[in-house]
Order: sequence, then C-alpha cells, then structure tokens
Amino acid sequence: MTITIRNLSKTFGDGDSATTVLDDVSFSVESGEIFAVVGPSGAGKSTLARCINLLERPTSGEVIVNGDSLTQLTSTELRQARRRIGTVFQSSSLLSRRTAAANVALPLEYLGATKAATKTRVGELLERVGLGDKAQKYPHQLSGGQRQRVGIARALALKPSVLLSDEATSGLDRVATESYLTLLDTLRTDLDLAVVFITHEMETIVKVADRVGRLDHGTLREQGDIVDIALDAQSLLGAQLRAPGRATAAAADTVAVSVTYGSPTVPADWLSRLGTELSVPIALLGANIQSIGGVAVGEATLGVPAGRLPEFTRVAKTLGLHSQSESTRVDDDLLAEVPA
Ligand SMILES: Nc1ncnc2c1ncn2[C@@H]1O[C@H](COP(=O)(O)OP(=O)(O)OP(=O)(O)O)[C@@H](O)[C@H]1O
Repeated sequence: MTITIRNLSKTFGDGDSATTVLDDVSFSVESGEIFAVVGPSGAGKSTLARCINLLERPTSGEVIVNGDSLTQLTSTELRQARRRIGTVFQSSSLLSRRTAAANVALPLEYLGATKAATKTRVGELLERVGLGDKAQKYPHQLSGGQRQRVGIARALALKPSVLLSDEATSGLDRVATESYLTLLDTLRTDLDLAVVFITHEMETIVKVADRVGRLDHGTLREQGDIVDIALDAQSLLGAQLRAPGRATAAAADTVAVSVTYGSPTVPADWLSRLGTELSVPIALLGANIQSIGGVAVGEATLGVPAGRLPEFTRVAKTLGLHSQSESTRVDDDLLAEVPA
C-alpha cells in the first residue's frame, strides 16, 4: 500500500460560519495503480488535493505514505516528507521567466542539489516526458500539453512514490489530453507510482483509471474497480461512465428499453442474436459501447415491439444484459415473475 487517506475531514471556519468541505474520506492506492477521484464542481476535489499533498492541514484524519502518517509530522519533518508526493497542477503553474529546464530544476535547487547533479537529473526527466529538445524553451513557447509534461517532469524531480494529478487535463485539447494520459499510464508502470488522479472529466478516467471513487458534497459515495462499477446497472457512477447521450424516439407500437452491459462476457453480436432469437425487428435508438479496462461496457436504447417485452427481457438476461423499459422496471426483480 503506498498511500492511504484515512477518515480525512476538512472544515473551514468555526462556529456558525463553519463549512465542512470534506467529510470522512478514505481510500488507498497501491504502487503501480491509478485511482481516480471524480466529482462535479464544488464537490471538494481541490480541497482534497490540497489536503493530500498537505498544502492544507486536514481538520482530522490521516495521510499515510509508505506506512508513515504525514499528518502527525512537525512542519520541519513535513517539508522532507512532502517529497514523497509529486503534484501536477491544473495548467501546470510554471514560472514564466524560467525555461522548461529551470522549472524542472526548481525542486532540486530547493533541496540543495549540486549544479551537476541537477543538470543530469533535469536532462533525464525532460527526456522521459518526451521534451528533451525543449529544455531551453520558455513556457509561452510551449503548447498547453507540453507545459503539462514539464509539470510532470517537475513533479517527478524528487523521485516521489505518489503522483497527484489535480485537474491536470482541464483546458487541454483532445490530442494533448490523450498524450498526457498515455504518459501517465507509462510512468506509473515504469516508476511504480501510486497515482491519485483528480478530475471532473469522465472520459479521461475511463482511459487510465484502475479504480475510481465518486466525490459528492465532500463525501466519497462510491468507490471500486472501474470495470465492476461500469458493469453495475444500479451505480450512479456506472451510469455516468456509460453515458449514452440522448436516444432517438421509439416508434408508436414499440417500447423504448434501456439495456446495460451487466457482465464482462456480453457477446459483441448480442443485438442480432436478440433479433434472431425473438424473430422480431429490434430498433437501435441510441448507444454507447466502449472498452473500459479491456472489457466491453455500455448502454443502448432499443425499440422493442410492445407485446414482446417479457420475452425480450428474459433473452437479454441470458446474454448478460440488464434491461429496463421507460415506464416499467423490468430488470432482475421483475424477471423472477417472467416465465422462462
Ligand atoms: N478556504 C475556504 N474557505 C471556505 N470554504 C471553502 C474554502 N475552500 C473551498 N471552500 C468551499 O468548499 C467547497 C468545495 O470547493 P473545492 O474547490 O474543493 O471544490 P472542487 O470540487 O475542486 O470544485 P471546482 O472544480 O469548481 O474547483 C466549495 O463550496 C467552496 O466554496
């Protein structure tokens, strides 16, 4: 276990003006693993990030890295211990008057590393993030994606065991986001990093996260393996991960039915199998099928002839699909009443 957040709470102010922004948040991230914390604006993500890297003192609870509780340390000890957590901030916050190399060198300079050692290490780090040729460029001469890569190099300068990515892809375009995520994925394996990936962008977590937690008004409401959550028809976070968009309307004599992948073994040709087995035309009204952790997950909205709904539900279940019509709930509970 590399980082454990245990019963972490944060309240700003006191008395009548007290606001609890984080309430009893707990999770752990192993080395080599990416844990995503996702939540809407105001959920407490920035506060959580600042409590994890101890820029902010939690009101209660612990941040434990490699078995040591950082929240128990004195300010002097904390300065040392903070090195174990590298942070990539939103839009990187590089110093504009320093070159890429000088920005990456900053933590090493604070540490009192020699000039020669700093130069070697900075060279290695910029190579590692694919910016070996940009060492002498200033932030304004780099793209947003390149600045974030400099941010990663700087976060890794002191060889942390935990990397905290705080809304690091906000404001990046699709290509830059993709390359940031690919780099993160490579680095966590190569450097055996425990990664805490904080974001409001659902589409980024499906690409890199192993496990995910949903932060809602300061509380971590659900957390677990991303594939398990994406396959869970009852999970709110699962529904957000599968988000199919707005479906087209069902024809007059059909019922709109939402089907959700509920098993890792749903066959790719399930739609044609359903049509063949029931000998009825099934309309596809909307769908989002994607690969999460190598498993096909998703939701689709289908138009099913009204009288065939119970049969449809039974066959869908044999294929690993949960189904639910717009007006009636026809998943597992009701299925018990459908004759096989
Ligand atoms: N220093 C503070 N004093 C009082 N309240 C605060 C303080 N910092 C944050 N908050 C409140 O805590 C809540 C969560 O804020 P936070 O910035 O952590 O959320 P967030 O999920 O990161 O949102 P966003 O994505 O919009 O930044 C907000 O209601 C905010 O007003």
